[in-house]
Amino acid sequence: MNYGRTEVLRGVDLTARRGEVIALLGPNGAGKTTTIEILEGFRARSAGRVEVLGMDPARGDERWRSRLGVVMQSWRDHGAWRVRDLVDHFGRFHAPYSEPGRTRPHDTDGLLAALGLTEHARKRVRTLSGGQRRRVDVALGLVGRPELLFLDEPTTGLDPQARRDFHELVHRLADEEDTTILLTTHDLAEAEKLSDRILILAGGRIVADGSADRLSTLVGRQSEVTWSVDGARHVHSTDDPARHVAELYRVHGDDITDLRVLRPSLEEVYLDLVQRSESGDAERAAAEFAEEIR
Ligand SMILES: Nc1ncnc2c1ncn2[C@@H]1O[C@H](COP(=O)(O)OP(=O)(O)OP(=O)(O)O)[C@@H](O)[C@H]1O
Repeated sequence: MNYGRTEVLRGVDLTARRGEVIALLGPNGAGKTTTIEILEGFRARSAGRVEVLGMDPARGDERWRSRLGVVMQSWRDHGAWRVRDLVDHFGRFHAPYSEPGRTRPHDTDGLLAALGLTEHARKRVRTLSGGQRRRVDVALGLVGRPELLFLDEPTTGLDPQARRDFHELVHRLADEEDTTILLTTHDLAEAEKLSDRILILAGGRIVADGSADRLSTLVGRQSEVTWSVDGARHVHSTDDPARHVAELYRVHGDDITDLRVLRPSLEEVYLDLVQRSESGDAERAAAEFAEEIR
C-alpha cells in the first residue's frame, strides 16, 4: 500500500479463521487503520490480493457489507440524532439480509442495554460524553449482527467499568455467535485479555504473529521470582521458576513470605520487536522472529 510515493505496507500476509479474535498492534503510523480500511473496502489498495468473506473488498456489494460490522477510529458525526433512533435506523439497512441462524438486525433495545446506553436512548448524540459516544459507535458496528467485526481502537475513552463490560461483550460475540473479530488497540493488557492471536505491525510488515503466551516466551525469556525470608527481600531471574520455588520451599519452608513470580510481559516483547524493526530492518526482525518461534 502506497500513499503517493510513501510505501506504508509491504508484504502483509494474514489469514483469519472464523470465530478468531485477533488484535493488531503497532506504533502510531504503523499502518493498522490502513490495513483495516483495505479489508473493510473503504480504501483501495495499491497492489496485492485480499479476500474477505469470499469477496474482494474493492468489489463488495451491499449483501457482503451487511455481513460486516465496522467501528472506525474517527467519530462519524450524527450529533442531532437521538441514540435509539440512530441505532434503529442503521439496523434497518441490515433487515433484508437476515440469514438462517442470524436474524438481522439486533433488537435495538437489547443492544442498547448490553452497551449500557438504555438511560441515554432518548438523548441526542451531541449531548453525550466521549465514552458514551464511543459506545454508540460500537452499537452501530454490532447492530447488523456481523459475522466479521472490525474494531479500530474501540475502548478509547471508555471508563474501567465500560471497558470491562465491553471485554465481556467481545468474548460473548466470539463464543456464542462465532463472530470473527479484528481489533486494534494500544492497550497491551487489553490485547492479551481479548485476543486468541496477536499480530504486531511495524515498519510496514507483520513482525510477530501468535498467542500472547507464545509471544511472551520469546524475549527476555527468564521469569523473575521475588520472595522474603525474615524480612529480607530477594530477587532471582530464572528459566525455570517452578523449580526455583520448589527449592525455596525445601530450604526455607513456611519462613517464606511475599512470594511472586513474574513472567516476561507482552509489553517487553512488543517493545523489543518494534525497536528491532524500527532500527531500520523490519525484514530482518520478521525473519528473526520466524526463526525464534520455530
Ligand atoms: N490518507 C492518507 N494520505 C497519506 N498518508 C496517509 C493517509 N492515511 C494514513 N497515512 C499515512 O500512512 C501511515 C499509516 O497510517 P495509519 O493510520 O494506517 O496508522 P495506524 O497504525 O493506524 O496509526 P495509529 O496508531 O496512530 O492510529 C502513516 O504514516 C500515515 O501518516
